[in-house]
Amino acid sequence: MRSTTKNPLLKVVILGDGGVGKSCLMNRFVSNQFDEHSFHTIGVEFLNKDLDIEGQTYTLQIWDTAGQERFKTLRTPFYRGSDICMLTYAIDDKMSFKNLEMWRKEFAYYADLKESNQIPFIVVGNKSDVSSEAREVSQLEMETWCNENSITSCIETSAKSASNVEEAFKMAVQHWLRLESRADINETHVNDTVDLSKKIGDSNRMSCCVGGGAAGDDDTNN
Ligand SMILES: Nc1nc2c(ncn2[C@@H]2O[C@H](COP(=O)(O)OP(=O)(O)OP(=O)(O)O)[C@@H](O)[C@H]2O)c(=O)[nH]1
Repeated sequence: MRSTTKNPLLKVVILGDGGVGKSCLMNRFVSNQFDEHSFHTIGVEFLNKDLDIEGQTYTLQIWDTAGQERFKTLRTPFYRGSDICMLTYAIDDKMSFKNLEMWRKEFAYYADLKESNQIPFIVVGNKSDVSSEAREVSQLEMETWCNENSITSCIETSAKSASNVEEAFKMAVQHWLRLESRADINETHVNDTVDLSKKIGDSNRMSCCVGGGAAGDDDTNN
């Protein structure tokens, strides 16, 4: 995290296969617009957006990356220094869901993560507006994969209908805050030898949200 003159600045990277809707998610969140004919991203693009959480304003610097394999060398240099990673798939594209593992590994390698839980990973299943016939990944599959991979935040969104998009970014920042507070407590433990072996807060709780409901704020979707 860096600090602008006013607000804490968080670098958020959106990853996932080409065509899952990364650019549309960013544009929906930042400008509340949706482009039915969005072009493939080449390399990376970023936009800033302020987000208020519990009385504090955070400036999110959102990096939209190119999902196509041929742009790998253009996107990977931008992973370092990230505070949050959003792993995105489209619920009507099974292969994009299967590729989440590849995306996580690519990010961890190029961001040079020392531990897998060093920063929050958020799983985002986009295009939740598609018909049930078109759906190829169930909510249960998403939650199961997250459980198996120790990812505690997942959400289904639609950039098209604006469902859960702001909630996804809120969920990401809330997850980041939980990790930060845990890091602070651990630091206290190291410095002051305070016994904090008891369970800390809810940092390991699953926080999932699907469909059109609100997410994250009250953790009622666990
Ligand atoms: N139905 C539906 N279509 C969407 C949604 N989000 C994006 N799309 C469509 O999916 C296509 C790809 O969207 P993009 O945002 O360009 O996808 P991307 O992941 O950024 O793709 P790359 O730049 O190639 O990595 C476009 O035709 C969008 O209109 C959504 O929530 N629902």
